[in-house]
Amino acid sequence: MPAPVITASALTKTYKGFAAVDGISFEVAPGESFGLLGPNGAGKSTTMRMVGAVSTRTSGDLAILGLDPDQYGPEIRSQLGVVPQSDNLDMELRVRDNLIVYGRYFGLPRSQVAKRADELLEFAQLADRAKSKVDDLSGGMKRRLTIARALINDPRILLLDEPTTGLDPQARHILWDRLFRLKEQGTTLVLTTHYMDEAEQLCDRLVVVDKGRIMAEGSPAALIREYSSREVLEVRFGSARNEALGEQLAGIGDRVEVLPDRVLIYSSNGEAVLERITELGHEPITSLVRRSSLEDVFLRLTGRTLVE
Ligand SMILES: Nc1ncnc2c1ncn2[C@@H]1O[C@H](COP(=O)(O)OP(=O)(O)OP(=O)(O)O)[C@@H](O)[C@H]1O
Repeated sequence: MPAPVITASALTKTYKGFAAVDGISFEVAPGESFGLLGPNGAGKSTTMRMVGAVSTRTSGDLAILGLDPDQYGPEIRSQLGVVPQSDNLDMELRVRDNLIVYGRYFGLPRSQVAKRADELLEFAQLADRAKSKVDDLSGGMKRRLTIARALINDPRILLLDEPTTGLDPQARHILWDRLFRLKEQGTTLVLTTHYMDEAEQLCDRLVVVDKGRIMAEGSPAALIREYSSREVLEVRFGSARNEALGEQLAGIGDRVEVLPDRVLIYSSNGEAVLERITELGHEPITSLVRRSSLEDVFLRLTGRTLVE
């Protein structure tokens, strides 16, 4: 087994006595795509800032590329690429110049930076926008430029905090495709997200975090197997009836979850459960059978949905 590139052990960060990150432990292997999945306020960004060696921990142990960030911050930061939650591109500069200036900041020689900037513009599908003003780019393009910029120093680990928040579906898919490519090239990715589809698509392994703690860990498929049934039937009986009917249906399937707007029934066969409900004389307004997802894992572990 190659040595992990990140090791966190009982990692904690408190703000005036409030534990934003509350004793979490995890390891990331080289080349792995590792995720922190959790709702807003779970402590994901706080964890990322500690891993990025820009925020100190309150207690616990942390090693990035074998180094303690408390002692080796600059050495660690020079080997990381960081994509923060909101783009912090230089609006005054044109697209290509954003990469050039950043590369120079890392101390790369001028000719090398120019070559690398052009490669990265190709990679980010922004070559034809090299001379555009950053302000004129769409949200998805800005994100891709931020990722390109984070790659200028050829980092050993790329940290991405909520990489597709605020983007439309098409822009998200373009961005995921770029991240897949990085994954295929062996870049270690560490990302936070509150989107279960993003975690399922991109992460080899992830931790589910809530209120500063790790609730579960595994590959998306293994987590779904462990914490959910194969299928979910989603039915809506109307907001006034969901709760009462949810209670009546409690014994049906493997498990029933009542949400304000719908009832979820977990089983190995959603269609069969739907037939049974109809036989019992309950006609839902809408019904949908789908495979279990990480959203269901989160609901099972916390009693809440990921995006509220
Ligand atoms: N500098 C700070 N001072 C006080 N409290 C903070 C500070 N930074 C974060 N917190 C609190 O710590 C908790 C975790 O915040 P964090 O930003 O890490 O969550 P998150 O999972 O990344 O969510 P989001 O996606 O909304 O950023 C929140 O309750 C937040 O209010």
